Amino acid sequence: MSGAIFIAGAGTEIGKTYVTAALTRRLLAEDQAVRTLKPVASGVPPVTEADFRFSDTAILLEAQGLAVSPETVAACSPWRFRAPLAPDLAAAHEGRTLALADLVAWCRSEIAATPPDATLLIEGVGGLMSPVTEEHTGLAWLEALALPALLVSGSYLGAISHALTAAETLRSRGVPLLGLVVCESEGAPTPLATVAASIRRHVPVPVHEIGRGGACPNGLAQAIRAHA
Ligand SMILES: Nc1ncnc2c1ncn2[C@@H]1O[C@H](COP(=O)(O)OP(=O)(O)OP(=O)(O)O)[C@@H](O)[C@H]1O
Ligand SMILES: C[C@H](N)[C@H](N)CCCCCC(=O)O
Ligand SMILES: [Mg+2]
Repeated sequence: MSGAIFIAGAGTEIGKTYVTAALTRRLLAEDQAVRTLKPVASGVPPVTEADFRFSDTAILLEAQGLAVSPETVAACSPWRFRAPLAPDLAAAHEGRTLALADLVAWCRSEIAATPPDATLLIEGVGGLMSPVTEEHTGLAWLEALALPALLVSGSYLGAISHALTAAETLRSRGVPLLGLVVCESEGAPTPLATVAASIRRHVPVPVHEIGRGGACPNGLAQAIRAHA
């Protein structure tokens, strides 16, 4: 079995990349082979622009200790769009389209090329059911890959329902859920531990926590290594 895991979000801009980068750094520090992909990325300027360094792709390449180059960028994020919108809309802004079959085929090829003892982390785009193409959401992409998911949520007011709704969606569609990661949201009115404890009461899987500026928690690293 490949150690490939899909990093899904209960929403957008809630910490998927932050968690994925922290997890990547931790696994590398423990000499666990890991490769991290962000196949579809929107809100991404051209590699030549200074702001590229703030993109998911740049952050994930840095976490892997990889330099930013046209080659490493293309290998991490082959579908990049400038508009900070859902990929179908961002693509349309550039007169482009994205086909789910192409995305799935590329991901399957990367999964197949991953050594059996290595971990492959694939970050989705936006929230779990954010549109990826005009016809399909990220859930269809995840189902087509038949990978287990790690679900990232925030801790903002409303995050509990968003997390439980995404978890229930994954359960109802038979997508294995390795765990949740509650990533502390800036200015959240409720302590991270309180939000995580509340979510924990409603899901049958581990719920990990990462505070603001926090590193990957031990339990999360252990859970991911166990899947490799
Ligand atoms: N625990 C945290 N500590 C500090 N900053 C954080 C934390 N979690 C998220 N952030 C910051 O919040 C912003 C959004 O996080 P991030 O980019 O990881 O979200 P995302 O879910 O990957 O978004 P997208 O849907 O665009 O991929 C980033 O600037 C990130 O650095
Ligand atoms: C720009 C943002 N950070 C993401 N890259 C794309 C988020 C798309 C969200 C679509 C939606 O679910 O409303
Ligand atoms: Mg991201």
